[in-house]
Amino acid sequence: ATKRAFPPGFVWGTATAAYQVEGAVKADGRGQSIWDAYTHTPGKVADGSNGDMADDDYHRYPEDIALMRSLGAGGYRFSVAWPRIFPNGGGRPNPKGVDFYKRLVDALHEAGIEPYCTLYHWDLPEALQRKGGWQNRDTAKAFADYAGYMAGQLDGRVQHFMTMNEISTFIGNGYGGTTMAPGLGLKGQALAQARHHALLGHGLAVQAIRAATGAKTKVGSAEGIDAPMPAYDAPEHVVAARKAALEENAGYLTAMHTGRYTDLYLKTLGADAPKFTPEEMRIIGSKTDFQGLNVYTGNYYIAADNERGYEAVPFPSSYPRMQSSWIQFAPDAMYWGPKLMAEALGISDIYITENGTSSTAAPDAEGRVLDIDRVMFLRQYLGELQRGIAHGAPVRGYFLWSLLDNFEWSRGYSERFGITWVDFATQKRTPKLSAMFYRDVIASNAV
Ligand SMILES: O=C(O)[C@H](O)[C@@H](O)[C@H](O)[C@H](O)CO
Repeated sequence: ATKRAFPPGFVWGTATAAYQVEGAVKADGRGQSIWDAYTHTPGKVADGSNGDMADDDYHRYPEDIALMRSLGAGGYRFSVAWPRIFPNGGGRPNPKGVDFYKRLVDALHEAGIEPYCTLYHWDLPEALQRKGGWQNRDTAKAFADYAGYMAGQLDGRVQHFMTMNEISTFIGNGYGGTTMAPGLGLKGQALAQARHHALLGHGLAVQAIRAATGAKTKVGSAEGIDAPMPAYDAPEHVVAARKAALEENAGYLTAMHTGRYTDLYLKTLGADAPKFTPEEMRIIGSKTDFQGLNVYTGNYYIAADNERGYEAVPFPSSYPRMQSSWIQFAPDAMYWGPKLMAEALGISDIYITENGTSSTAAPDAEGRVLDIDRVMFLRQYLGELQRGIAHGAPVRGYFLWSLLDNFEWSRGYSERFGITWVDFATQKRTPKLSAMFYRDVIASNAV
């Protein structure tokens, strides 16, 4: 079949995060993070595991860069562990921690791979959590100080910085729930205020990164979305899905790209609304150069005669899902997600900063991992992404989650998202069938 081409210069990459792959949690002066504390609390992680060793990428990054090179990848999204740079969240920086990331990005450049750096992927220094973490407005300032310092240290080596990864997830599940660190299960105004402080941290960090780096630096964030999709392509349902794009993300992307909370968001929260000032909203709305979107699935919407003008269509239990039950199989998400978010929020540059799936495929008698469910998933989602871009979605690149099987948060090692099988006993890496598929996509810049 004829392949569908992506634009020239489209960035193909893979993504990881520090706590999920680095290991070496006590090496070279690293401080404790909330995830170290959380995973060492019995009963928090499905298989009782933690990220103490993970993929030992802290030592094996040269080997992992060789894997990226064999894919022909042009980009790599990684995160910096705040507790490696400021073990207690602030004060005197830890030079050994800074040096690790300088070595990593220099090795990437040597391999012809462009580094894309996330400054916060959930591993808050535990010392700051003891002072309230994101419930404490001071944490927003501490984050900006760390982000500005680290961006300055990597200036000239890294051109794309993302302030934070998925505020919606670390606030929603970590502060509003108990399935992620710190697992507080907050409700009402306390939760809304913590969310507001995280947004403020993002905005202050955008300004701090700009102040610490050169004019060529691009600043954004990587946010998770349940992509808004019309149940089917009828004008009234497309309008409904576009409204959902705005309102369903009112506590996150919409505020970050408009500098205000929507009336409906504040009305829905009522007395539980966050306390905020016009100045804080201006900071939250600080202009960024690109928006990273983490897209795995979405929600279908139909037009409705209610205040919102839309209603979500619930997924019947028979709706197809991947191994991780939260991933409803919805390739449409890659067509409608970037398109409607760009239209609703006036975003002109998007990167898919995460997309992929878990799979139970394991080595067969010959040691091969024939993860055909992941290959099918990627082919369908990339096909819809290509169609969306052909119809005008401003997407500049794609980062597959993940290069390696790794520590999947409270699922531990029970859900593998890698295109590379990792034997966690020996740390041996084995490219899966999906790695061969992805290598061909990259080589032909088409799917
Ligand atoms: O999007 C997220 O939740 C995180 O950014 C990743 O760290 C996850 O590991 C991945 O998405 C698979 O769940």
